[in-house]
Amino acid sequence: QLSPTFYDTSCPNAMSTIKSAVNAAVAQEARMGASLLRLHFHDCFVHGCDASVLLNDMNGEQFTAPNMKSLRGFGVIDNIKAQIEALCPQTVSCADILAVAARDSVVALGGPTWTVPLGRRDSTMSFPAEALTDLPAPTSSLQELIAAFKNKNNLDPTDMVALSGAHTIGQARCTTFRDHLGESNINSTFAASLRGICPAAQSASTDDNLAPLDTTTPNTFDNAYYSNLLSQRGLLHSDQELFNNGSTDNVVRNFASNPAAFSSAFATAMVKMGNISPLTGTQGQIRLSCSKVN
Ligand code: HEM
Ligand SMILES: [Ca+2]
Ligand SMILES: [Ca+2]
Repeated sequence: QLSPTFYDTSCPNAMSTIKSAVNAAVAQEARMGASLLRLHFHDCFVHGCDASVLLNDMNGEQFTAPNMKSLRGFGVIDNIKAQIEALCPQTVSCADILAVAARDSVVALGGPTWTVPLGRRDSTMSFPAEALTDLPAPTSSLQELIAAFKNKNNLDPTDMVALSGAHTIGQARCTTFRDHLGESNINSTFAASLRGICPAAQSASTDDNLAPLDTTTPNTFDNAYYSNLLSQRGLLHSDQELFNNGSTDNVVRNFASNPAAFSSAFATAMVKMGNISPLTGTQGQIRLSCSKVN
């Protein structure tokens, strides 16, 4: 059972330490806010919110296809952990630092805030096989996206569409959206401009080229992602699946026209995602360094 006041007596300055460090990192590079938010998602969807994603084992999660050359922000988390260890030795888990840093990142980029339940503990293992099976892919169909989220703490289709709104910030590599540029449900002007940085032919020189997930406001946490979907400007195949004559079209329309509805649904769904199978009590450990087990 997680609680928002978990560190109030054991480490009263933990929350402010995380917030200052996240604000500094985002001020230096806005995209870091996106990267930190994604780290929490890729943690929670793989064996729960247990900081398993932070272990830099040679054959661990970080080296699986969805994460390799893709996840970033580990240095920021390591730095926060070092500061907090100096204040309160072996008290605050890496899993909780990730959850709070994700929230503070959203706030730093202009998005909603919410109260983060705390008391997660850290895994002693990485789970690479689950990263391959449990993280949704950019090639996923709507049905697959709905199933992948339902499988995690029963996140429902509205939660799934709200959480996908995280793609209002951050960047994606050409390899993740190249095939979508040739599909029929993408705005042709938008596709043509993306072909400039991501030509149809697979090539080592263009595979890692970046495009913003939200073509309108890439560094602001707003609801523009949904308006983009209405005009067929979703970057990933999986983004446009949310508005492609299917069962979630009306949720997208609602979030596009009602920013408060999106903010509230996103905050609710982030708390739900943060509750996926946490280790509590005496399970797991409080790591001394987030990148390795004690
Ligand atoms: C719905 C299923 C989802 C799929 C298929 C998906 C897929 C992807 C892909 C392929 C990328 C680009 C990775 C790269 O090119 O290296 C990406 C980036 C990103 N994703 Fe998702 N994602 C999903 C849901 C989410 C959720 C639930 C969140 C957070 C709540 C999230 C947050 C982000 C962020 C912030 C970025 C940009 C990261 C950066 O710029 O460093 N995504 N996602
Ligand atoms: Ca995990
Ligand atoms: Ca945006």
